[in-house]
Amino acid sequence: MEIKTIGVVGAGQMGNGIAHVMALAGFDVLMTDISQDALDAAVALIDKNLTRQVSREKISQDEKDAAMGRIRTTLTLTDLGPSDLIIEAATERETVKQAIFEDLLPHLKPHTILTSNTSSISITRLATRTDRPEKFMGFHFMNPVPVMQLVELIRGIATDEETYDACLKVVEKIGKTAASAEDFPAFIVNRILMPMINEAVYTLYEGVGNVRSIDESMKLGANHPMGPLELADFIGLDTCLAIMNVLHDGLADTKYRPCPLLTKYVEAGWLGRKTQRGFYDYRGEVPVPTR
Ligand SMILES: CC(=O)CC(=O)SCCNC(=O)CCNC(=O)[C@H](O)C(C)(C)COP(=O)(O)OP(=O)(O)OC[C@H]1O[C@@H](n2cnc3c(N)ncnc32)[C@H](O)[C@@H]1OP(=O)(O)O
Ligand SMILES: NC(=O)C1=CN([C@@H]2O[C@H](COP(=O)(O)OP(=O)(O)OC[C@H]3O[C@@H](n4cnc5c(N)ncnc54)[C@H](OP(=O)(O)O)[C@@H]3O)[C@@H](O)[C@H]2O)C=CC1
Repeated sequence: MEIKTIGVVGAGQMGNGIAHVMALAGFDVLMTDISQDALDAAVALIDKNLTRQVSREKISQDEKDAAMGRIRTTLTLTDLGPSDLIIEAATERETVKQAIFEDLLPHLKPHTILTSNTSSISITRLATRTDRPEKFMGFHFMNPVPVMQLVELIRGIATDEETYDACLKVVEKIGKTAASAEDFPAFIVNRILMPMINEAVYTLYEGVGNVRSIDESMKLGANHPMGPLELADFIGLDTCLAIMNVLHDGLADTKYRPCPLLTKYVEAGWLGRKTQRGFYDYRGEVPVPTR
């Protein structure tokens, strides 16, 4: 079956990026969120990012206009029911994702493939809340979506080959590279990346370095494009903490315990760039370390 229409649930930083790359590749996209402000902000950001691609001559003005014309939004989740493929990219909380899939179920077409952009949560467990575990899988983009080349494709225990192949074709059509990962907590990228970020927060917590010295060390000493604390702010500290909790609970190993300082920042509502404050304060002209 050829996928033509894509539903995107959640218009946050991942949802807008997913809608952007899908529309640019020729898919019709319907994006939903619980907030009209989030939908409006997402469409404005997609417009801005596509305009930047036009100005850098990566795409033409016609391609931009066509992509914008293929994106529609709705506040009604169930409008996404008839889509060929649904990519859920709402907040990294299992109860939120379960409720979304349960609400969608009565409105789906028999052929609709359901996927989650979850960073860490069990695909097999999410699939059991649906009527189609064989048509359910993980479709995990990296942030920022328009720039990062990788998509992790994660099969749940029941995912069938037809579903995997259909998703692989979508990844190829958007010009990205798929990596197949087994369904264990946080899959491949975050199994490796998030403990490093958590260790950077411990390094800060224990006073081994400050925000600036830790980030500079990893940028200049290990050639990372962003320091680990800057990257944590970019991902969202709530998402980082949620992933560490999934690793800790799912693998039952104390080496994955989230740093108490990470918990404290999240409890303060200092979630990184999206709330203007995290390991850096973004409210001024340049980011200022908060420690
Ligand atoms: C948590 C999870 O589940 C999984 C994850 O996603 S883990 C996070 C994975 N992501 C990373 O590790 C990102 C690490 N950082 C980087 O690679 C780089 O800092 C970066 C690509 C984000 C920015 O690169 P940079 O060289 O500092 O900035 P800049 O030159 O301004 O941008 C490079 C390109 O990216 C684009 N870009 C940057 N940020 C962007 C954004 N948020 N959205 C869209 N495009 C963006 C720019 O327009 C530019 O495009 P062109 O090459 O077409 O001109
Ligand atoms: N941040 C990252 O670097 C990456 C994140 N991911 C994953 O992508 C998903 C989204 O993350 P991200 O975009 O960063 O998060 P954001 O917080 O930026 O966006 C999540 C969006 O989902 C909305 N939302 C919450 N509940 C619902 C619902 N029931 N129905 C529809 N929309 C809802 C939120 O609305 P509101 O704000 O009003 O609550 C918000 O607009 C998570 O699963 C995350 O783990 C995957 C790869 C990278």
